[in-house]
Amino acid sequence: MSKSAPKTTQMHSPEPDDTLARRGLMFIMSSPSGAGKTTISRMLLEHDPHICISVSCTTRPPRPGEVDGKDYHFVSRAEFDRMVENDEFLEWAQVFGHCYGTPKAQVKAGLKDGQDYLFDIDWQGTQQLYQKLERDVVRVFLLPPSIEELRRRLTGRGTDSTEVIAGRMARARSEISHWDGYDYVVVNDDIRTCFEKVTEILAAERMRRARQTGLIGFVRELMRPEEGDATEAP
Ligand SMILES: Nc1ncnc2c1ncn2[C@@H]1O[C@H](COP(=O)(O)OP(=O)(O)OP(=O)(O)O)[C@@H](O)[C@H]1O
Ligand SMILES: Nc1nc2c(ncn2[C@@H]2O[C@H](COP(=O)(O)O)[C@@H](O)[C@H]2O)c(=O)[nH]1
Repeated sequence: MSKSAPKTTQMHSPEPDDTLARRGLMFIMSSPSGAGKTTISRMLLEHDPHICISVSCTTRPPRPGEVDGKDYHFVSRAEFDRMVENDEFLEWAQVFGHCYGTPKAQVKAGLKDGQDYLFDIDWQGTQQLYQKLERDVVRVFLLPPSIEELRRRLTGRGTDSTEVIAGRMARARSEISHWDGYDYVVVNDDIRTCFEKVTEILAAERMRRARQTGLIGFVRELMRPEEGDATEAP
């Protein structure tokens, strides 16, 4: 991702408990454009070696500094349509006049091996992933502290034309109206506080009983009677 993130050297890393086998999760972050999901995503990836980003395909042109294959796979409309036809996306949607989609390859196999994936996608994609893979999905929505601050962030980012910013601001309220389709909602006011809240959500979700696939064997072993133990009365 090319957008700059504030320095975060003092922050703790959200370490998962590696002692037991665990199914991976799909950690989705959505927000109105400019609220800060790319920034928070970047911080998570920097601090947590156990999560990797799902790189989307898009027909939107690259912004200055964006790298093909890292920020997005930049594809033509014809190539995108071909991928849709070949059922190569887990989800896809039109956002701000361009197509965006999550490639299927990699994600499903990785989840079984305990790999966590981060998704920076909009509410339409979130709904599609939730319908397909409900038990693996964790949905987080970021809100800006105010509409004025949202405008300041979009302008301050310096990556989009005045027209593009106006279009994204015009869509902001309708994007925000989907806040109640998410499991967690975090206001991104102070970046450090927001990052800490997001890492706490990730840590808690990793500990869900259903995701800890190694628990059954572990608990069975804990409960195995030792030689000479009295049998417990029913
Ligand atoms: N808490 C914050 N305080 C101040 N500035 C912030 C904060 N969070 C993000 N920013 C800045 O706001 C701008 C927009 O952030 P970012 O690009 O992460 O938003 P986004 O939600 O990913 O937008 P898009 O959907 O358009 O990709 C960036 O310049 C970023 O550095
Ligand atoms: N449904 C999907 N939405 C996506 C995907 N990749 C990104 N996005 C969302 O698009 C907007 C605009 O992104 P930008 O990089 O052009 O600012 C933003 O809300 C992203 O979250 C995707 O694969 N599927």
